[in-house]
Amino acid sequence: MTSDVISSKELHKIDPVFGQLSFDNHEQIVFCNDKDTGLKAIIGIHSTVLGPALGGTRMWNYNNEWEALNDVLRLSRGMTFKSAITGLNLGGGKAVIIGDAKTQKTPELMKKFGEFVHSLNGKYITAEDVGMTTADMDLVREVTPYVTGISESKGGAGNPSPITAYGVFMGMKAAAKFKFGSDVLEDKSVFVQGIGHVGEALVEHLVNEGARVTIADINQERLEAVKSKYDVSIYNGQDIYSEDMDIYAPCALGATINDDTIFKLKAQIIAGAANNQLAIEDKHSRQLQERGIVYAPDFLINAGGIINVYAELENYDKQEIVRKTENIYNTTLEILDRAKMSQVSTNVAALSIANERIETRKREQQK
Ligand SMILES: NC(=O)c1ccc[n+]([C@@H]2O[C@H](COP(=O)([O-])OP(=O)(O)OC[C@H]3O[C@@H](n4cnc5c(N)ncnc54)[C@H](O)[C@@H]3O)[C@@H](O)[C@H]2O)c1
Repeated sequence: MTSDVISSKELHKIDPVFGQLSFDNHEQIVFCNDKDTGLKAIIGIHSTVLGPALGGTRMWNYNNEWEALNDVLRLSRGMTFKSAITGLNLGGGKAVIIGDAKTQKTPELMKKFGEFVHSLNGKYITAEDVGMTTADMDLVREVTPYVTGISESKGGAGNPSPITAYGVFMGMKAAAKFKFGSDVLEDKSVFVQGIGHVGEALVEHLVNEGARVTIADINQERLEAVKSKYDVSIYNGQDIYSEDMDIYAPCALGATINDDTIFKLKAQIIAGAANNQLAIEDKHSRQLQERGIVYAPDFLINAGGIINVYAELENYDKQEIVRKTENIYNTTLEILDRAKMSQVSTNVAALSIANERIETRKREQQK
């Protein structure tokens, strides 16, 4: 019997999906497999209360399936709250493809993935995330309409990353206004960790504003390419978390604020694009609050991308995309103020607003 070899503490191993810590009453989890193309993917649908579950597809070389499942569960849940707080009529979903995007991604694999998305009849709508490009979404579009983030030439809103970066910049400015009394970032030292699609565009805004920017990435070529374009310093140290800085902008992967890093952090503000920056939401958001570090919730300030792709579904134009993204500044300030007044963490304040919207819609649907 399985229970003979697995202790109760390891229940997640015998209840590998619903028993996961990151499982949060997700509506549906779809495992996709195709032998011919080598596709192994998981689609997570967390909630469809506010609308179809929209969220990007990430291709990543996960160490194992647990990591992939954990990622899709956490990311899809985050999308529910991101759309809710941004006022979009969308639910939360996300997909992960297990594999190396540089060597294992083929047009056939992308189209097969698109067929799986199509089989869900619009309950899940995909878009790009780490390891994906608009060209990949164009391939998915060949087999299903349930995809956003396609090229402008094909009627899409194009690459969402510059808009995401603009929203992060707005959220960062709002956090600066709250913490320093002014939203001007001139002379503030900002560390941008991860200078990919979003990180680089964020660097541009920061440099234009006169911030002192340090960039960090595991990809040396990216570092040199970005350094050649902007007045920035490359981080060469061993432990970014211990460095003196005003603002830490995580723009790589999630969970960088964790038990190992949280007490080293000297930054006064955390504002970045990465999803799920807090390894354990409740605990780490409370610890940041106790330490007086202003955390601009990731799912709030990185919503520019979803605002951009939502335009493809709702047919609004670039001007409206920019207006909605600029509003991230106001929402962030409102949440930081609310957290201070209610003496809760900024994450809790943001989640409570998102949950209010979801619960109201649920009540309306039950009438
Ligand atoms: N692209 C969007 O519109 C969008 C929207 C919302 C959220 N996000 C999130 O923002 C983050 C960045 O997205 P992106 O589209 O720029 O991805 P990207 O793949 O273009 O860039 C990620 C960068 O991070 C670097 N990186 C990876 N691990 C690192 C590490 N340990 N230390 C330093 N650098 C590291 C990579 O080398 C790469 O340059 C992701 O977490 C993504 O989920 C992106």
